[in-house]
Amino acid sequence: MAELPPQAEAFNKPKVELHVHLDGAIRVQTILDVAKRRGIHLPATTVEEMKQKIILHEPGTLTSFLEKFEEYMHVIAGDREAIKRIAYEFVEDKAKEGVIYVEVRYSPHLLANTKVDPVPWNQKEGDVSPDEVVRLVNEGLSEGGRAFKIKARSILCCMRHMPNWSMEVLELCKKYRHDGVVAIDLAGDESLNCKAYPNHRMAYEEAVRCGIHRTVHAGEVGPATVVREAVEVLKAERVGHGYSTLEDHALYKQLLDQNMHFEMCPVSSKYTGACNSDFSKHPIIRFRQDKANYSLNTDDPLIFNSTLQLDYSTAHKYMGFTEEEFKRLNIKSAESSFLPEEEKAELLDRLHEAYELIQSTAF
Ligand SMILES: O=c1[nH]cnc2c1ncn2[C@@H]1O[C@H](CO)[C@@H](O)[C@H]1O
Repeated sequence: MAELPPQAEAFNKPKVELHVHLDGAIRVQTILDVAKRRGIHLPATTVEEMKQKIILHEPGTLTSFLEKFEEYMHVIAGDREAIKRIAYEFVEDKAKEGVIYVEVRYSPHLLANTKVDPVPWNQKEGDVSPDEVVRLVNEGLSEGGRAFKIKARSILCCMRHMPNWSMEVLELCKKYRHDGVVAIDLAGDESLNCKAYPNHRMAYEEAVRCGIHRTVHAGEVGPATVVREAVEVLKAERVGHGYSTLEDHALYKQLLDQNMHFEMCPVSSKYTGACNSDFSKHPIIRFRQDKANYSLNTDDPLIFNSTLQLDYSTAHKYMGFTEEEFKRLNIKSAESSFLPEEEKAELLDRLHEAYELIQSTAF
């Protein structure tokens, strides 16, 4: 495999990112600034110290990873200026990484402090509802999109351990479907409860009925049965992670045949303990060999101290990814995006042009 010169990007061309959590992609400086303004005490005062608290240094478990959000979510949640700011800065960071289209996800409930039961992060009840969170994030994303000339859309997350929020999430997806929100997701700890609660199921059935796009975190640390449930019961159109699909050969073949999109996050999968930390044995290699439909994504770059470049260079260095494969997977990502058809076609045109590919090139 060709070695890259130091500092060189593995793929220095326009990219599409489909799986990244807004609340896992906040700048550390912003957390410090907002804490100072709000008079919230943090156990660290410098970016470096705060990073040490937040970053996962060793591969762990999904559960221990999810606990990291407790270090800082109380700083941002319930604060209008902070919520809008993280969305705006997120777009700037993605533009710098060469991303031209991104779908960013978050739980409106986890950033609210009223009309949410229970109020998260031990916050006092305030006046920022999940609905207002969505409006604030939309503002930040669209202002950022205009300023940095990229397109950012959002996906609203249901949380596995909070089934009573799911119908509200679906209602928000419906309300804002023409204002930046493109899909519903189910996130959280699939290792604690694998079966989707009836409320999640009801929300997803309603999403199907209303034509709301659907993705589901499945087969990240859970078994292939969670992936099967995601596609068969929740009617997911994309699978978040999905590594364990490989354990069920029939399911894997079926999903390959269906052109199912898998949102893969290599660096994340090491630190959450989802996959063997030896990247040369990573399930993505099999997906690549089989020319599956997948994207490469950061997931939670704040907590993994990572960038999209790191995911690409990891794929290049340890998994044998070539420039041609990077192009192919970005085209697949654009095709599998939740944009309306016309906007999808525009995005595909831009990629074909940037990659110097003829439009009809079939991968
Ligand atoms: O890799 C992941 N797997 C499952 N859930 C996740 C992952 N990363 C983040 N979240 C969860 O999704 C919420 C909304 O963005 C985050 O607050 C976190 O709890």
